[in-house]
Amino acid sequence: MKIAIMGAMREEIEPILAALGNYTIEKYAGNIYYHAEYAGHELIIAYSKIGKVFSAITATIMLERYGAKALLFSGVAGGISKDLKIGDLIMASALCQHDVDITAFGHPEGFIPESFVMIESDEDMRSLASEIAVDMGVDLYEGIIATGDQFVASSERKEWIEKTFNADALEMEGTSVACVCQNFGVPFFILRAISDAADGDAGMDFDTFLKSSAQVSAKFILEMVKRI
Ligand SMILES: Nc1ncnc2c(CN3C[C@H](CCSCCOCCO)[C@@H](O)C3)c[nH]c12
Repeated sequence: MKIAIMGAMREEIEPILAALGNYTIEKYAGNIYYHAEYAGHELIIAYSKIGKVFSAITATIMLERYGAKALLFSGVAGGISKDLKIGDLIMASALCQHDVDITAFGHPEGFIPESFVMIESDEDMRSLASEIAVDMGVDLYEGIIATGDQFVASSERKEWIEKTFNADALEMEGTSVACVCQNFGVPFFILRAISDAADGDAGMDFDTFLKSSAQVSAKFILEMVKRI
């Protein structure tokens, strides 16, 4: 099967590319797409660049131009839930956009007409991931991931997101990727390893733990590819 593996930052896909060894590359529409074979699957790998706009473009290209039949996102996130510590894995059960606001018209935060606040992720991939987590002996959390075009580095903003969306983690691309996959009817799986707590120390923690947390997520995603 043709499987897309996406990250937002170069550091999020580098551990995947390192594990694959050889691949071909193609530049297209502002991204570099890496093509490889792995565990009997054809992989298409790319990092989008940061944020909802760039990640929506890359996800669309992966499905429309390269024909991916499943999309796995591997990356890092800011932790909200007190159960999540740096390096922990969380997979999205559902995702929302915390910076969408047309409440002036009476709509709830994160709501867009003819759409929904929450996008549910693929159940089959989540149950596969749960099995893999047991086999690997790693903790895998499941929860709501909130997406917005801002690096959250304030407890006040983080607490608002938690209160408003009951979110467990936050990042800047998951919901836009989920929306693309949902619109095209392609199953998707959003996995993040915690790099910071989206609080006043977030910038420093992010710089310190980006690489190690990206590695944790990438390792798990490659196990997913083997078992899909
Ligand atoms: N607290 C937080 N708030 C929001 N998102 C996250 C994420 C998840 N990814 C990491 C990256 C951070 C964008 S800033 C990049 C810094 O560039 C450094 C070099 O210029 C973006 O792709 C979202 C981890 N912690 C977060």
